[in-house]
Amino acid sequence: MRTIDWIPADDAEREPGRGFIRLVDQTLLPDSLVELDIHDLDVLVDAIQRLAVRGAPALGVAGALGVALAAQNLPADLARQAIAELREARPTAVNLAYGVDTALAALERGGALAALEAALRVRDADIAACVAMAERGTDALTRLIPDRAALTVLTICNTGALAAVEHGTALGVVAKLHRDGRLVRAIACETRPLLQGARLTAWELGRMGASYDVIVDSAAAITLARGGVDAVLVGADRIAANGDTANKIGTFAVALAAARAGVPFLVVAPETTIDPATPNGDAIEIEDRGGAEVRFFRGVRVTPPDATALNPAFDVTPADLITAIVTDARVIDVVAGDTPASDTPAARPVAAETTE
Ligand SMILES: CSC[C@@H](O)[C@@H](O)C(=O)COP(=O)(O)O
Repeated sequence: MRTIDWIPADDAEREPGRGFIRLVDQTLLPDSLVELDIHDLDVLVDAIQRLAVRGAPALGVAGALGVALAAQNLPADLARQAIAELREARPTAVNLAYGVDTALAALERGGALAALEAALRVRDADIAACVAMAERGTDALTRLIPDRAALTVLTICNTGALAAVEHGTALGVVAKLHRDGRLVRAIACETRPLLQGARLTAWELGRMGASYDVIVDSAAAITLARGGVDAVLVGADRIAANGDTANKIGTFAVALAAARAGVPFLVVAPETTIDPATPNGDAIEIEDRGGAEVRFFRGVRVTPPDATALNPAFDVTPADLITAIVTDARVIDVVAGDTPASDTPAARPVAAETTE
């Protein structure tokens, strides 16, 4: 099963390119595994904003497939407006804009079918990128921690198959460690307020048969300080040219604790998450999701009725707290002074190429 995919319509042979988006509704996990069929762009935008589909790579694919959907269903002027709204549906993960821009460029060059072909290349490139990151990530861990045959790793949010099309980024590395018999235990931060760690990462770790514990986010520091963790593996929503990395709120605190404990801190993300146009973390827009997600827990108010709350959905980990950034194309040794911009330029992803 893929987290998000394009399903050709029954009459696609008569009308090539017709179809719809199918995605797992992540708001219902871990209790129910339900797929949504999406035929309208406004339904897709709503799914993105309520985190039915989430995680930077999956958002990139959603953006690209959304352009294909708009191109087949809407007249050109309405499609343009709907695509602009799709691009802005969530601001922090650069992958959403990348996916939209890639399919939109193809649409403008070659029409609706070209947009769909480009979107499917974004999807396929994401799957291939996750496989490559799992290889590079496990190799990097072997290099960084040569004296440990098997590892206990700590992670935050959900960076597994649910955050991509298949496999995942940081959790894809954890899955490969597990397959290779090199995972002692995974420790998943619960990830307040929407519990991507407790709900989604724990669900994925359980399905793969890995040993794991969920901890409250504020237990990460003592867990690292006590010496029970060999490495921290996290994903990214946007990596600036200097290596500063935006990821789920709480990541910065984990990085500080990892640095204090001398534990390697690895960011695992596809090249498409690197934004060369963003010079540093100060230039990254942080999504503000409003106070209700903090004041209420699954519909139950947990604060005084008149309490106000702050709810930044992401934070920025400065590059100096990052040991390495593992992408599908390279390992950037940030601790040695390399940055995404200064390191050997990687080939841009296959999906950006045209078929023309
Ligand atoms: C491989 S997913 C990388 C990031 O997108 C992930 O760590 C994250 O922060 C997701 O946030 P979310 O708000 O659930 O979309």
